[in-house]
Amino acid sequence: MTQNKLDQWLNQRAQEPVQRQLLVISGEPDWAISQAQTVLYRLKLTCHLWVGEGAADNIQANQYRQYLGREYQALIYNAFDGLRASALAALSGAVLQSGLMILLCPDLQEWPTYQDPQKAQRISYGYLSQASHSHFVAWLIQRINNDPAVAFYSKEGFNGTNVPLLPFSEALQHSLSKTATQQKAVDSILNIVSAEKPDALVITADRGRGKSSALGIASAQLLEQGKEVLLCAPVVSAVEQVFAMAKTLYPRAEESRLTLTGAHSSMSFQPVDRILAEQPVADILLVDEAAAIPAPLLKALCERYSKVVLSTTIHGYEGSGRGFEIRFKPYLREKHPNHDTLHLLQPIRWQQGDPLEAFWFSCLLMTKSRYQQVAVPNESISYQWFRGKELVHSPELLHQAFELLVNAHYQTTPDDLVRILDAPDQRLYLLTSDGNVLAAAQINWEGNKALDEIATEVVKGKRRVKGHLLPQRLGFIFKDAASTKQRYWRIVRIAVQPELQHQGLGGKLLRQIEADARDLKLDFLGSSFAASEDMLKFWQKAGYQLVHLGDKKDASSGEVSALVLNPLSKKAKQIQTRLISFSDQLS
Ligand SMILES: CC(=O)SCCNC(=O)CCNC(=O)[C@H](O)C(C)(C)COP(=O)(O)OP(=O)(O)OC[C@H]1O[C@@H](n2cnc3c(N)ncnc32)[C@H](O)[C@@H]1OP(=O)(O)O
Repeated sequence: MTQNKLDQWLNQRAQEPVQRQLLVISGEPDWAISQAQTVLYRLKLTCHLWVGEGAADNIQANQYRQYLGREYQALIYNAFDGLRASALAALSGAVLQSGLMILLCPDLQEWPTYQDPQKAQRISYGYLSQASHSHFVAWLIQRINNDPAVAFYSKEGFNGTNVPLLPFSEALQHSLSKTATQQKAVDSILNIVSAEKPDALVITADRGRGKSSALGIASAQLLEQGKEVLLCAPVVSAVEQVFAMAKTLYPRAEESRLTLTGAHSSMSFQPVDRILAEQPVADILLVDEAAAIPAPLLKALCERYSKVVLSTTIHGYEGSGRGFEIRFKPYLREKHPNHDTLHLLQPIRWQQGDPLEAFWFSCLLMTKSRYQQVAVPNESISYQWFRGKELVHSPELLHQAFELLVNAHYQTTPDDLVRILDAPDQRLYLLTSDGNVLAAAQINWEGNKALDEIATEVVKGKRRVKGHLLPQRLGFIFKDAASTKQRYWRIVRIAVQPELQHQGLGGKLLRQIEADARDLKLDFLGSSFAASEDMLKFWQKAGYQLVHLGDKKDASSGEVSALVLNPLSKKAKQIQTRLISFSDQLS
């Protein structure tokens, strides 16, 4: 019977290609691998990428960045080798229209406690306990069970899909064809260069909307016209696709590392700090992933270049990226009142409402939450903290909190969602009002017995244990083994809804956290972050003292890292005084 249903489903898919879909194959590893091979064979999906064990030319999940921008009829992800959320999200975008993503996993009952090799490694670091139950896996299973478009296959049965999938239209087959808005983006970029006046364009888009390709297509045409294109982004990997597209369309260009040179033109990548220091001449500056660059640096870039395109990825279908809007838009309105804004909505390689994209966007909380902007009277605010197991049962709060962290801290990735849900030493603190998350802070417990035993080696830089940043950095910087042996809470991230900032909510949340930390008799509260003047003021006002400033500027933030501490015990106060006097001697 099961076999019949699977056969039927395979025959249907083989006869009439439909939208992209997730197929979950759950059971013993060898059985799941062999079933996936049968599906590939029956559907003639020869162009596929296999992640984890199961094929001769397989890749490992942590290599996923190398495969971005490539296209496959099928992606097979073997979760028996471990789950990497960022790889799942990114690689699902490599599946072509009408293709399949196949997820191989243990029996659903056993999956949350299944010890894959990555989990075993984290247990050996002391970072996870033996009996670790993955709340992220529990969350993923909930989604698999509740999404009618997911096909599920185990020895007990096969369930195709409970929703009709749209046949895939021929018109969408050309991955290099442009959508109307993408064409508009290309035209607008070219217009900016040919215009006489200074001009700016803001492009926002979700993943898979062809934003990077639009920048690449425009760059190729500008190279053809003999123009100088300057490209920057917070990280080099963000512009690989821009280069790849420009090179495809303008193959006559000579390529050396991060520079394409035409007959009388060039397109080159430079980090933000270098552009600001050297101010290379260019006809246009393209800033990709602009939301990840701090507003003061973006302003400095816009001051120096009169023709600028700021493009940024937003997570979710609409509406997010508000942090960027709120921080930067007022400046842009003043400086470039005629600037244009374009939002690329239509996916390039698949149809709007694609079931595979919808599944991962929803599972990894990359959609817009139901947060409603509220004017907050003080008395209606409540304060709660959660561990992973509670968050799985409070999906709306988790969604809002994660959305807030993603918007405020651009580098927040789907892997952070897994950390929030699974790391046993994390807490998520929230200020809420009427079911709306106003502020969130991610806390990590740091310093434990294992670290006490190796403190002298940590101080010498010979040992490091994952997950204990503060005690190890302090011990190493100040050659102070006692500081490595204390118990800390590190505030990994804190964020307040953009429209509610500067109303005391961030300070309020820190005070609540401090009260709990005192109850638990911890020694220190602390944090490490990019040291802008504003940010230091915020921490100092909350009672934290700057104990160390890094000496290397981060290329994207343009700031050095700061380490702040708030001593809670008598012993901690003495240690902090010692660290600060040592710091004074050094400076
Ligand atoms: C480890 C980390 O996560 S560091 C990164 C922190 N997070 C972010 O950068 C995300 C974006 N920013 C935010 O979410 C918020 O602005 C936070 C979390 C930094 C601060 O929360 P807020 O609620 O805005 O701060 P709050 O109103 O409690 O400010 C308290 C004091 O800090 C200082 N302060 C806070 N923000 C600023 C600022 N941008 N400039 C100068 N001073 C500031 C002020 O002294 C303020 O007191 P005042 O209002 O009496 O002048």
